[in-house]
Amino acid sequence: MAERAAAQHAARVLAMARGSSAGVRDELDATVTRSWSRCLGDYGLDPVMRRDPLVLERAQFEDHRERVRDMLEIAQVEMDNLHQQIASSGSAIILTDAEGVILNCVTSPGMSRLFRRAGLWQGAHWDEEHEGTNGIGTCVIERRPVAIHRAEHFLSHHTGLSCAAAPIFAPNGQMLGVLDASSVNSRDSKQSQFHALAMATMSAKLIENCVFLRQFRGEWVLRFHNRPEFVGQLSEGMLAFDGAGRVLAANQSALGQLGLAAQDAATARTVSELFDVDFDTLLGRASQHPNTVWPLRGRRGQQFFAMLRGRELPATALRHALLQAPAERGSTTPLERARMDLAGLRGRDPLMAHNVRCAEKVVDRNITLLLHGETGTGKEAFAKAVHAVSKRATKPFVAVNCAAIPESLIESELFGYKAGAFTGARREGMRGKILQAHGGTLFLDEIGDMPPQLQTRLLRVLEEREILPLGAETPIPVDIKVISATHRNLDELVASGTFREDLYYRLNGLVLTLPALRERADLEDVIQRVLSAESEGQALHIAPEALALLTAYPWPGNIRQLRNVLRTAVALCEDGVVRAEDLPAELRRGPAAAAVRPAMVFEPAPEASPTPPHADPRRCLLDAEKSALLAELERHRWNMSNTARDLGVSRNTLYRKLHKHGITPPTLG
Ligand SMILES: Nc1ncnc2c1ncn2[C@@H]1O[C@H](COP(=O)(O)OP(=O)(O)OP(=O)(O)O)[C@@H](O)[C@H]1O
Repeated sequence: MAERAAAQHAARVLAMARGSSAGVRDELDATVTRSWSRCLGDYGLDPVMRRDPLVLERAQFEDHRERVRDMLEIAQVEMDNLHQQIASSGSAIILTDAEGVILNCVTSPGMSRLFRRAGLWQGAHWDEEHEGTNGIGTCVIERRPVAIHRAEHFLSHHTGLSCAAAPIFAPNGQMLGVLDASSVNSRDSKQSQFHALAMATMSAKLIENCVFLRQFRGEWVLRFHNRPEFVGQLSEGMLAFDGAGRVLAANQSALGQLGLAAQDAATARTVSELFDVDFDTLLGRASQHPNTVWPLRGRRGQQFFAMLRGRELPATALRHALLQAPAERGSTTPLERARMDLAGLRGRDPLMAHNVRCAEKVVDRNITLLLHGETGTGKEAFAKAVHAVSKRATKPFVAVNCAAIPESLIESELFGYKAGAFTGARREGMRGKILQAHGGTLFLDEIGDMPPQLQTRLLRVLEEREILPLGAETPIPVDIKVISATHRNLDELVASGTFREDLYYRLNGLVLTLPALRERADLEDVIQRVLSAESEGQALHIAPEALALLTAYPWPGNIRQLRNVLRTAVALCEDGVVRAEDLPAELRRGPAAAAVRPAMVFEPAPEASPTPPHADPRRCLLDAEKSALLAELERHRWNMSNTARDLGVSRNTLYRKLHKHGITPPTLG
């Protein structure tokens, strides 16, 4: 069946190439026919050929990442956002460099294996020459957004893929990389890809603008547009100047608006050659009207509106939002760090209080900790806080995300290798993460994604307290505390044979579940805490209608998503007040769903308010009920009679509710 489809696909490709079937050519767009011709003529590919995916060795992969480190860091937040926006379509969000090497990949829980199997994973090379027509490789050649849908792929075995890819350019006009949204076995029409393409293009532009601002953070940057409301938005023009007012770089929009053909045309010009002001006047205006958009005329009489970003980097929220947009991991601000100790994480949520109490009890004991929780609930932050209060605090905390490292690289990443262990290995060998964590804490995130053969090796390290790097003959003793985390159900993985039972028992010394943000009894406190961390000491307030939207939203991305939303809101807000219009449309569309977060909801209200976006109303009600129950139980120190009395229900009803939510009284409380 599959062979027949592959043969039909090949016949179609060849018909197009021979020009014998005008029909085939007509139904494809020119981007695809050009690419197919390249595949046949330039690369000598055969549509039915099957080759192993080309995956870079660890050291090469690191080299590729290092070359575009800024873009990678900036893109992480945007990739998470984009993924949340189109996650329902089962897409992966992929970032490659300009050679088509996948450097980062964000997928939904449970989807990663599917994408790995399709070869869409970190370290894989998706240039046209190797993989034929595909979103990434074809975008690299075309240097513009492209959507390649199913049978438009050249190689038959890629015809289940659907890709929407947009290029990211450096300030000097060179291509930096490609942002791609891909799905596997999508049954949707090509039309549906246009939505993904539009989103990927916008995100790529945003990343591009952030890269520009970061690269020229020590210079003046004029941000302008012919409509005032577009200054600070995706389509704004950006010009970087040195201290003498000479243009250092211009983005595509600036070139277009100023009518300059190429990047070269803008460089080495001065402010006064482009606008009807000299540089000093421009600086004067900027200092008189800081953070304000003022009118400006181009040399050819065009009307613009502009804002100047200063050279010295003030610790403004905008800088934080646009310039720093850092990779989440290890990027806490000083203010945040101060609040990220265990006491700070506890907040006023009963489940978190329980978690912190339990964690404190095992902190310096030889007990492994397993953290459950949805993505972004703060598992890594919790693990860091546990490390920080432990006797190991002065030793390293090393985090490894097992889902983010290609399967082929996890082994060397974790266990390290001896010099010359394999082709492509670094000459001096590599100390793996386990050895780097010696004396300290090893945080294994997404442990459920650890490949089976490595589970065995990890188990041996934990049991024998020694490690054998690849290519080494003598084991090295190692002393680590292991904290692992997952959002997957490890019981199910064990039952299905995907996860080793003995390793599971080794890791789950103490199991804690971090509550989803929407379940937290102290949601408002968390919002205020994240706001103050994001506003870096500025006194900001949240208007009541904005607070209502923030508390009603179901936060699928939890605290990480909240941080991103508030970071942008802080950058956009005026007069020190975050208002509803500073929040993303997705939140604003949501009604003030007060009915889903009452102090106490015991039966689903039939006439509940309209649903927040993406929320299953029944789930929200159940979550609210669970969180309220936990709050009351904690308040009454788990005394059932007192809790039932205060809630006005019988003890039997209370027990029924506990059973329904799987709540069991703490054994370590
Ligand atoms: N209690 C808190 N207060 C403020 N910010 C927090 C808190 N907990 C976590 N964060 C922030 O939320 C973001 C997500 O946290 P973290 O990376 O620890 O989540 P995670 O559960 O490990 O996510 P993932 O499962 O995706 O790896 C980080 O930016 C972190 O700094």
